[in-house]
Amino acid sequence: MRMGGRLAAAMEVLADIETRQRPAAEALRDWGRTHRFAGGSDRAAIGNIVYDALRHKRSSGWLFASDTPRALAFGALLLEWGKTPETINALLDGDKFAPPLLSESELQTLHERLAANMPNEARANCPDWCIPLLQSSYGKDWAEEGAALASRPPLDLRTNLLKGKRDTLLTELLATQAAKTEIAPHGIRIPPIEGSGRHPNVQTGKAFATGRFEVQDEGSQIVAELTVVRPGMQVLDYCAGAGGKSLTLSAMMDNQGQIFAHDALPARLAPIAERIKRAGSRNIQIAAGASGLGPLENRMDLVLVDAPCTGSGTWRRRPDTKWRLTRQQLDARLADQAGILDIAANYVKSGGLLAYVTCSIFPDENENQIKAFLARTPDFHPEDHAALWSQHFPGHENRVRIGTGISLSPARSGTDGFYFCALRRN
Ligand SMILES: C[S@@+](CC[C@H](N)C(=O)[O-])C[C@H]1O[C@@H](n2cnc3c(N)ncnc32)[C@H](O)[C@@H]1O
Repeated sequence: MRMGGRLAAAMEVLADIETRQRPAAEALRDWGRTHRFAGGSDRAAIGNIVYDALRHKRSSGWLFASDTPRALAFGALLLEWGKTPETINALLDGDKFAPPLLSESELQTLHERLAANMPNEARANCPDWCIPLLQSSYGKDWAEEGAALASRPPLDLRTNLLKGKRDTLLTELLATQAAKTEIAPHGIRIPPIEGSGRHPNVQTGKAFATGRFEVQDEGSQIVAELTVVRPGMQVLDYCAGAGGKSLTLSAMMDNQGQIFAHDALPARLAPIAERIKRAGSRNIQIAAGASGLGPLENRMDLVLVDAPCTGSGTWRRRPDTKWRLTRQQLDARLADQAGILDIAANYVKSGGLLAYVTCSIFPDENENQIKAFLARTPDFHPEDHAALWSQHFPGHENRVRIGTGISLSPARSGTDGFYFCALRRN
């Protein structure tokens, strides 16, 4: 397929996402099923246009004074693919599968707007109702932070220290432009893709099959490091999901001590068994149901609450979710988080740590949630997060925001948006 056909396909997929309010990955998969002639590189290019269009939805809407699938797909090429209106028309000219070229009136609007300053609301690329939330998180930097959340993400890996060293892995990944992560001590970063490119499929190689790394955003690695877990500790991973954090903690503990992996939804834990085996982790056990947790009350050195949240910190990777997110969903997550904190706190021993993590950038899910918890649970107090950060990541003081907890963001730390707060039990 040439660019014209790919662009037309992306418009079709964007229309499907919009009209049926469905996830981008599902719409792309269905398009692939009904268009078998499209090869792997066509699908990758169409996917890139669709994801870029969703990332830059409001910027494109402003540039075209329209938010049709056509405007969004063309906008992706202008905003992420380094094209100009003229190079786009030249590229599509004579391609019988291409959508109609940019018209005179579209060109006029584009030229006026490309020469003007884009309003912050368009630059930040998020729904109107989220703007006050970004403003309260980031103050004057809110639009810049929103824009960074609309950029293409890198592919981050975490070296599994139970199986080998980062330097060895790096030499094997040389062809992928992999480099050490700037902050996380065991991370490897493969830069964001360009144009119609694809990230290497690292999970098909021997290094992955033998458990020498996991795919994990650098931010997720950093928050795990901040728990300061040590070999021999007793740990409850209360919202373990597929086990990403459990595996990280297991390597930090050098397989010594015990991690109890729990989740309210047993199905979410299902992938963990295979991941544990691959990683060579020997100190993780599943703690299913309330009865499995009973004996752990007041006994844990560390309880990690990697809480269910809106995922607003991961908008670079899942830009479709930001347009589907509603205030009601946020409120439901807030209630979940408060309930989970109250229950999980019971498993922390006196002098132990309750570590609260979200991949959200909204203050209500982060600092405000913690302040409310502390107000109703006086036997916990927050650690000194400035000291915690500078002890662990000296030289990176400006890469995070520190208050009651530590906040990471694409613009500041170059990671997904994360929040971390460590609370010590008296
Ligand atoms: C952010 S995800 C966890 C990700 C995981 N820790 C990782 O690193 O891969 C949040 C998890 O919380 C679980 N969850 C939701 N409500 C819960 C509850 N009331 N108690 C325990 N887990 C809950 C969800 O099923 C989901 O797996």
